[in-house]
Amino acid sequence: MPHTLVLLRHGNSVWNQKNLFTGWVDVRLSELGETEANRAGELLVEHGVLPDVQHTSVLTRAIQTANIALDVADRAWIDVRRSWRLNERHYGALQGLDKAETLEKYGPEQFQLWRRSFDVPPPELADGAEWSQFGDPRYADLADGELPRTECLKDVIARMLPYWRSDIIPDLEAGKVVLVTAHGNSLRALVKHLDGISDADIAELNIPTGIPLVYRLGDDFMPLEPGKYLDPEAAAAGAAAVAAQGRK
Ligand SMILES: O=C(O)[C@@H](CO)OP(=O)(O)O
Repeated sequence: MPHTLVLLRHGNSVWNQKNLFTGWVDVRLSELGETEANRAGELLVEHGVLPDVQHTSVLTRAIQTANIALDVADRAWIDVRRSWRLNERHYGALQGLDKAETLEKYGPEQFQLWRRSFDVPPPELADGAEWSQFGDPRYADLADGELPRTECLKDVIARMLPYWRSDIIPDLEAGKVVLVTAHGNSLRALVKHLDGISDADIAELNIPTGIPLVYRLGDDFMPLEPGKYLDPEAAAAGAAAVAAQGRK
């Protein structure tokens, strides 16, 4: 029996709308994001993909998205587990900066390196800085050295994959339909693993907000076929819009 995994990037947030680098800053969904989350729930119902268990990051925009979508799908009652390991990539000193201004200031090459390269992190964010997560109670249990001050995609893979193995795979193994509600870059990390995308090619992958991406996985928990967005046209348009961010 194939295993069913549903990946969902949170809906548009108020900082997506303002075109600001967000990372670990805990912003909420915009009105558009709430509408997208509703639509995600409708798509799950239309396609008969009904999650039995959900995993989310500890960021409010992902939690809100999952709550709305699951409520629409009449699945608000399923078990939930949350982990910082599913959080968005920590964007370092770029958190809170305007993407268009950053592009203008540093040029397209540096901008793309920071946004999409595999292993070049932005400069670190100082612990006392306005958009730092240092001292945030939700990270109190992290071991010394685990709280990032910046991350590249490689770092995200290194902290996300242990959770995939220790917490998500066992739910799939138990025959559950698993919903993972997370973020543009933490989901890029998971898709890179599942689809075996190279370090170079992953730069071209963008995940749209609010559209469920469904994988059928084999007994090795790798895809039997390519993942399918439940609304492929909207997904293509959404991914193109993400790629174009920064350009006003
Ligand atoms: O700002 C961010 O945290 C992410 C996702 O919104 O942006 P980007 O797509 O530029 O990596």
